[in-house]
Amino acid sequence: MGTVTAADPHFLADKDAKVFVAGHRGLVGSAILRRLLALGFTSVVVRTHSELDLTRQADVEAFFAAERPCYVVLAAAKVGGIHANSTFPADFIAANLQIQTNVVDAALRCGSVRKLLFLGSSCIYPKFAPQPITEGALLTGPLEPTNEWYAIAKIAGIKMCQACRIQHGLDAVSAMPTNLYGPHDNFHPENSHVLPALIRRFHEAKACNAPEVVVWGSGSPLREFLHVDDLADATIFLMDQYSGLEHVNVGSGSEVTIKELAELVKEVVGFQGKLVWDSTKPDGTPRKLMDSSKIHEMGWKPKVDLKEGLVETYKWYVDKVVSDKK
Ligand SMILES: NC(=O)C1=CN([C@@H]2O[C@H](COP(=O)(O)OP(=O)(O)OC[C@H]3O[C@@H](n4cnc5c(N)ncnc54)[C@H](OP(=O)(O)O)[C@@H]3O)[C@@H](O)[C@H]2O)C=CC1
Ligand SMILES: C[C@H]1O[C@H](OP(=O)(O)OP(=O)(O)OC[C@H]2O[C@@H](n3cnc4c(=O)[nH]c(N)nc43)[C@H](O)[C@@H]2O)[C@@H](O)[C@@H](O)C1=O
Repeated sequence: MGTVTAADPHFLADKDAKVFVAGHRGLVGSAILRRLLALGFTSVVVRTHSELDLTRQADVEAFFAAERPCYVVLAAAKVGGIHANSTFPADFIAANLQIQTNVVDAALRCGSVRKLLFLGSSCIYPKFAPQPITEGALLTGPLEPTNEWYAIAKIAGIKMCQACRIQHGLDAVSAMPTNLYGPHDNFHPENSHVLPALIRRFHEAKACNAPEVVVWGSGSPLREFLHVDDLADATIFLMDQYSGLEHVNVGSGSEVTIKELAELVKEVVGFQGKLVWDSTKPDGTPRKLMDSSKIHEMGWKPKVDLKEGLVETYKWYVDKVVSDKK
């Protein structure tokens, strides 16, 4: 794949430049914002969803024309777990196509953007892609039905970045993270991803001495989890070091079954009862371990171990979510 070398200073040498982090209150955006501030970036621009609805093209164009950011990290999206994705397919495809098209297009037109990074997801790959999944597996087979609408939007986002690079020379890159977790995750009982859902369910069961906790599916699917602070590091690393056409996988390299994950969350939370499996709920993709050798060869490696990350995330949930509700 072709490479465009940015003529501008590298991102990390440009800490006074204006950086727009879209989605700064979410799991990913908040981790990226924390990291940028810790690194000494002095001009990070943010807007909440209610201040700037990124599905509204005219508002996005006006924002870019007024702010004229130099760098853009696109971490705003409509996101959810297997239940939300399969229940609200129209919302997932429409909102994500609108947000990413509006942001990339406005970044292109405003003329101030030196680099943009788009965040996709490992669900862009075919359901039965050979494992571990390389970047080259994109568009080689049918998608997983529970999240194909979201996946199609994310694939369009990658293609939009590539098209803007080819036609206009916009330095737009795409990162494809595996399943993420950490502080500021969504702990909704039905619409969240598995890890925050289980933290909440085990915590609530422990609090009321419930005899059992229900976990969805068969427990056999394998998932690769990455702590969001590692993803934030990888995102900043790619902003600084990567200017290629092809998207880049970002994973931890290790996977667990959902049964192993549930046992681990049970142990971390300290729940004493038993697990019951609800086989009426979908399993989704049987396995999606990404091959992250491309970013590893560039020099980035994950640091946070799953158990360590889970202990810290559970503490955050108790301190910030449970305590705030009291
Ligand atoms: N979580 C995961 O496991 C994974 C996530 N990703 C990708 O990472 C990115 C971020 O995901 P994550 O942080 O988990 O998601 P979250 O749901 O935690 O955060 C999404 C953010 O997007 C903002 N947002 C949503 N819709 C709009 C809108 N119409 N206008 C403006 N802002 C909006 C929200 O703003 P507000 O808070 O103000 O409502 C929120 O800050 C996504 O692209 C996702 O696909 C990829 C792989 C795995
Ligand atoms: C990151 C990725 O995340 C989504 O895909 P997913 O990996 O299938 O996401 P998930 O976290 O919701 O489920 C993982 C596994 O876990 C099982 N599972 C058990 N018990 C609960 C449970 O209580 N909640 C949830 N959500 N899942 C559960 C569940 O049945 C499944 O087998 C995409 O839609 C899309 O958003 C995307 O890109």
